[in-house]
Amino acid sequence: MKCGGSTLAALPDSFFEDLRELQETGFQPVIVHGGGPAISDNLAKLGIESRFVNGLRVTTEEVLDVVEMTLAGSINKAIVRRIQGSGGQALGLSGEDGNLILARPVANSAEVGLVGEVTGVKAEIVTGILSMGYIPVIAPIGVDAEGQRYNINADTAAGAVASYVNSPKMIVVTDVPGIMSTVEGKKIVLPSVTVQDIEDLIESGEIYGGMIPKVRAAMDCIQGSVSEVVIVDGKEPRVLSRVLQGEELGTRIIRSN
Ligand SMILES: Nc1ncnc2c1ncn2[C@@H]1O[C@H](COP(=O)(O)OP(=O)(O)O)[C@@H](O)[C@H]1O
Ligand SMILES: CC(=O)N[C@@H](CCC(=O)OP(=O)(O)O)C(=O)O
Repeated sequence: MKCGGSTLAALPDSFFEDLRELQETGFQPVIVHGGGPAISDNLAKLGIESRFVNGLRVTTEEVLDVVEMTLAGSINKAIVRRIQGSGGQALGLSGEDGNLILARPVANSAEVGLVGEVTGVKAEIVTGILSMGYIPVIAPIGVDAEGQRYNINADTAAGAVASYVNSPKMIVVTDVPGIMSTVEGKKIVLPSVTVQDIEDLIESGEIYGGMIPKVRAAMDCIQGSVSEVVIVDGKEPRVLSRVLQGEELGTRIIRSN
């Protein structure tokens, strides 16, 4: 699952209790988290302005230091503590540890700097942690063969991890109840959308900003082992188990056929 920075602080204790119960009943959850708002706060404290190009943070070495200390440091550990606080077992790491997330510069690196796209994920590290009974909690930082680190959008990193570990499902936990659209003058949450619907919704401007990397990551990963991606609000009670039980909640992104 992907836990968005927009919602991390607002996740209720029941979210982590639900996660523990899932782990106890044999599910093997894997978390990739964001933390964009906290990174921007920490940069602002240092007098560094945040700039984004198409949703990607313009990342210099100086910015990357703050990205790493925020994501792999405080946010990663806060999630681990909350899981442990509810009686679950978690082990936090960044994509740099054990070369877990291998990356290369994105195509528009001239504009955005040290932003990476995923070239590989060492799935055996994830499955190894799961087999020890821990929930892996992964910060979206990648590394290349030369040891250069990259800032990776957390939705993109989560989609890649889901594909490489052959996960059947990805749950995207965010601060809205799903993909919203205006239908017959009313704003509603779309119960399910296909890849073609998504292209149309981006084209019409109904999907914008932070929702774009989510749906793009979803479209990439549902080509492989992941058969559906569900976007949900983390504040919804027992959201994870309800989605896994097949309840119609949030927006399901499904293959076209
Ligand atoms: N069609 C849409 N439906 C719902 N939210 C949307 C839509 N288009 C854009 N958004 C925006 O996407 C945001 C979620 O993305 P983001 O803030 O990056 O969250 P996260 O930190 O969870 O990744 C919502 O708060 C909303 O402002
Ligand atoms: C390249 C890039 O933009 N990386 C993101 C990584 C964190 C993230 O994606 O966090 P959310 O999921 O909370 O948005 C950033 O620096 O903000």
